[in-house]
Amino acid sequence: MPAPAPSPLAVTRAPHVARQEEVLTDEALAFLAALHHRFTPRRDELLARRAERRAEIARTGRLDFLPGTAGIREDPHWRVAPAPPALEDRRVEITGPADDRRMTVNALNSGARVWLADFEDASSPTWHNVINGQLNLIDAHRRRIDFTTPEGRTYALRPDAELATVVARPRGWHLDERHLTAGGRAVPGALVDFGLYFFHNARHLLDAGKGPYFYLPKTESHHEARLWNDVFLFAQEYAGIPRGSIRATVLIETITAAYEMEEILHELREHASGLNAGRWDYLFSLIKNFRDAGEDFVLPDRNAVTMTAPFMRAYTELLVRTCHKRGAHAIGGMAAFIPSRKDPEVNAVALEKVRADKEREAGDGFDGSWVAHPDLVPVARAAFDAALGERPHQKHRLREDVRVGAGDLIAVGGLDARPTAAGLRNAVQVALRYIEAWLRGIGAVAIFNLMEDAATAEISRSQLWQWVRAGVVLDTGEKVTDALVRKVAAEELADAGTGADGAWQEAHDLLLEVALSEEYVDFLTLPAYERLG
Ligand SMILES: CC(=O)SCCNC(=O)CCNC(=O)[C@H](O)C(C)(C)COP(=O)(O)OP(=O)(O)OC[C@H]1O[C@@H](n2cnc3c(N)ncnc32)[C@H](O)[C@@H]1OP(=O)(O)O
Ligand SMILES: O=CC(=O)O
Ligand SMILES: [Mg+2]
Repeated sequence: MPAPAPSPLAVTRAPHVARQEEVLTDEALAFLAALHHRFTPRRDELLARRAERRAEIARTGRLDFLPGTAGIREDPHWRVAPAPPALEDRRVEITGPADDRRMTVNALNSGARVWLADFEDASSPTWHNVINGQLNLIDAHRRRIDFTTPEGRTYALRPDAELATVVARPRGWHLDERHLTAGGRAVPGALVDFGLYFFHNARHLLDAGKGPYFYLPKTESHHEARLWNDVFLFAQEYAGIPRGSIRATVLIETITAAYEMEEILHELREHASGLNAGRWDYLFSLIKNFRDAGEDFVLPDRNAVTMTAPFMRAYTELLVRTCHKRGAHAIGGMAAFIPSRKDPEVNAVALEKVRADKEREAGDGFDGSWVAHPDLVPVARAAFDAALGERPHQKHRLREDVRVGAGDLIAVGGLDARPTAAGLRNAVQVALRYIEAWLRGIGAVAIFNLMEDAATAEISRSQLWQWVRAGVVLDTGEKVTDALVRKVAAEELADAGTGADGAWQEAHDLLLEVALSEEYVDFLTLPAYERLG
């Protein structure tokens, strides 16, 4: 029997965005419909599987490497495909929301080797941002993005300098794009972001000697990596471009994925170009999965959990070892310190903290790392230049000395710090301010000189949830209760001052919903998306 034709996609209750017709062509929508038709049912099954696995963790309180895939881990022979020239040297990668036209130009000009063009943690997925992100990328690849602001400031791609290679990061599998539907069902945001970027740019990029490159976020298992691989195979065939043209770097940013790094690379081996240590979502995932596993799993204040904590070190070192064993790049994560062009003291602290972070990563064998701001590019580059020298990476460092057992990744107890009253207030402040910005369509913000995005906000609200449930006693002797969180949130709402209008009230209400609900909410962005204009 011939396969049923996919239902056409409808643009549903979407505010008109200038030039959206250039993105939502009939051909592009037909491609998205085909992706949706083939892959959304599997996406749904995999989301259900996540819930089952989490229930298992709640029941057993543990995680382990998978017995059924030991053969993949023990087979010394397989490798991922060699990196394409544009992804051979990734010593500095800058990240930022794809929807901001100024940042697009600044990131491409920044001197970083890669720009992670973000539809994920740094993006609030308003329809406006979804479309403008795609338009910016289409325009940037065709070098027609230059513009002058109404104030007379010109943004132009450097004519003779090498621009950063674009690696686009679609939304995670959990989020839908409600403005694109088929038969009344929303299309997964991941397929929309991937599909539109691929459709409009893949061939153009290949003609220019590059390719459609992606970062894959919030993957929880190798089954999810297999889904992506099948999406890639389908997309390449649909577009008539060679297998393996797509390259994907997978963020190892969930605790479950940390136990499946080899399997994830194996699933994607034709398309894989690396793994990234996404530390913020990783911490979020750790808290989420072990939220009710007892006192040993209660983390102290977010700022007290650093990358040198033994369980974080186990995670990053295992990542380097795994990548290099399989010929993949190991890319480091984001230090949250943001430099300031106005405050020299803040700037000096940020540069120093980031320098230490990048030197540690380079010393551990990472091949490159992320920065959140153009002023941090030279800092990260210096750290990796020192480790890499003339080489484009350091994959020769196999790190066979690294030994990480299943228990090491979740040995979170024993940190020499405990939750504090200041930490609780900080969690409320950060989550409140971030949610307020997100609801206005801003997905990354500097708060108290730190970069905050969806991943870091998830940590803040999850810690509140966990501390209340665990009845944590703070350094002040005060017990964390529902009432205490409400009191601090009310104070912080009042402190938003003139801003304490409807938007702040909405952010406050949503914060309490995700921090105090009886049932833990899987992602803050799910209820937030319901409220997004
Ligand atoms: C957990 C994770 O997933 S981490 C990855 C996701 N997070 C991110 O990508 C965050 C990226 N960073 C940012 O969005 C920004 O740096 C922020 C929001 C934290 C701070 O931004 P700002 O307050 O605008 O910083 P600041 O005022 O110092 O910016 C100075 C200039 O640098 C530019 N700039 C700042 N960050 C970036 C960036 N990441 N990419 C490109 N340009 C940037 C600004 O556009 C500005 O340019 P202009 O002078 O032409 O206007
Ligand atoms: O996406 C990166 C992270 O740290 O989360
Ligand atoms: Mg993340």
